[in-house]
Amino acid sequence: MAPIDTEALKANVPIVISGPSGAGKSTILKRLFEEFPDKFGFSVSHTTRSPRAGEQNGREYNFVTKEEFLDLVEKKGFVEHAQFGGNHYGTSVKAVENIAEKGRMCILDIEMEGVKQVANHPTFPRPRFLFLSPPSMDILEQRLRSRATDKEEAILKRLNQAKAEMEFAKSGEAPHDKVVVNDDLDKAYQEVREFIVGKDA
Ligand SMILES: Nc1ncnc2c1ncn2[C@@H]1O[C@H](COP(=O)(O)OP(=O)(O)OP(=O)(O)O)[C@@H](O)[C@H]1O
Repeated sequence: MAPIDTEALKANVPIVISGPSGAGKSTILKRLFEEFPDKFGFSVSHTTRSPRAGEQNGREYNFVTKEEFLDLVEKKGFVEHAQFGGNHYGTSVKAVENIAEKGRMCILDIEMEGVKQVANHPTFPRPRFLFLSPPSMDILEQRLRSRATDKEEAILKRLNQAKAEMEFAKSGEAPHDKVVVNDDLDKAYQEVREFIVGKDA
């Protein structure tokens, strides 16, 4: 592994945003990117799945073989990685560095297991952690249902996972620097904005 470019990462500290599915992460991030079109960057992930029609290596994903992927895991080359549906996915140290080296702030939208991995990485400099919470589990369920993007089974799965995310966020183990409750969207947006680009950021 090449040494980590800590200078670039210190100048542009990445933000890890997490929270249950349906908490409003995409809604709030979309608004932030619209307000600050040149400030942020999304890292390109690695995957072992095959490219779909129209997907380009290095653009949607870095497409790699399982051997290449596991080799990079071994070398601690991922800030976080996971397996879904038989394929491996991960965010490489290099991909996050690339954003910081362009003078942009990298936003990592990841789930609980990934958050733990980033926080426990042996050499990657600590990013800033933001947790977006729904006002309650009932409201989360309502929002997931009214989003109407999922079948019943997927909604129940998301709700189960949400419970685990919420418990983790409340546990002393969680690395979050800030918790924002997304009750009123405008208010939650202002709090997130302040944490990410505000004067104390
Ligand atoms: N403060 C709010 N009040 C009411 N509805 C909201 C609020 N914030 C978000 N929503 C709605 O809740 C739904 C879930 O929001 P969104 O898709 O942004 O969640 P997410 O955290 O990005 O979920 P995922 O992780 O599944 O992508 C959307 O339909 C969105 O319009």
